[in-house]
Amino acid sequence: MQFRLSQAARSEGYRLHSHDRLDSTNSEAMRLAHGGEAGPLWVTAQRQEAGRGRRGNAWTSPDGNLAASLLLPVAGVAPEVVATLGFVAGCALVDALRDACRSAPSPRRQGEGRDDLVVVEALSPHAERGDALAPQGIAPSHAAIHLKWPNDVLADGQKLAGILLEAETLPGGRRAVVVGFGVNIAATPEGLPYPAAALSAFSAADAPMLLEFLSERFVEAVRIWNKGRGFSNIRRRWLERAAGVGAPVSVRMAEATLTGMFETIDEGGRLVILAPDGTRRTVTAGEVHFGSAATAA
Ligand SMILES: O=C(O)CCCC[C@@H]1SC[C@@H]2NC(=O)N[C@@H]21
Repeated sequence: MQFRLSQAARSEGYRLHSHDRLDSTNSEAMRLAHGGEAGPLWVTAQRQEAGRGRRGNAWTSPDGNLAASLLLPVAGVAPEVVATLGFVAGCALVDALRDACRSAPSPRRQGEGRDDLVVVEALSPHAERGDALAPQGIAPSHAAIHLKWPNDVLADGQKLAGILLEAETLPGGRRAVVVGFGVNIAATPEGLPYPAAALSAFSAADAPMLLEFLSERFVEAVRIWNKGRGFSNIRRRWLERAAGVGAPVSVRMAEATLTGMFETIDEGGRLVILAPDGTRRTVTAGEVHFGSAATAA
């Protein structure tokens, strides 16, 4: 598989290391940082043998799926601001996945679409480039791709992709930040405890094509973020792409489960829940379930 970065990424100085196999692209990017690499550098692996997910879970990438990590320079950015890069990554990934659905629609899905539904993006008052959201009453002709707090990506409500943000302080005091992207493209791993989707059901795009879109969309999103100074714009974009805003959620935290209405995310990226008694609660870490009988992804 021949990976390449978008022209926009290359001209911003992003580089790419492609591997046939690695333990974990996040681990490799962090090893390079320890060896003095500053980034921005993408690391991909066709086969990842010890991929890691959030909350200490393993992440399995069957052949043909995307495993890619980005080592970013973050000198002068406070750790709590660096943490908001997860929302930058989420916006970029959703936009790249929507690009893939739009520019390489799946032959299966194309046949299913009704002619009057194909122009959904042009009709939608909410539409911007790559937006798969349809106006009320009109079904999209391809998957509805949305974010789930903090930074999972869902296709038609099933987990399509995950993001793992890791930061370390290196000897000498420099901070290294790695953003890892795992996308089910060719297949979903077996035996997952949640419903999962693969991009191949919605798009003919392969992993190299998706990386090219992602590297371009990341450059765009990180420019808006502007070392955290533009987080309010990222927050707005994230909310436009999010699933379940204004709807019932329950959030499983370490000690308790909180239920209420998913109101928004705040200026730190925390989940804001309106509880049934009218009080607002903010959540920094937890597992979100939509509705009353939803399954967590
Ligand atoms: O749990 C999640 O949802 C996050 C999954 C992140 C997986 C990706 S695959 C590429 C990168 N390397 C890793 O070891 N993990 C991330």
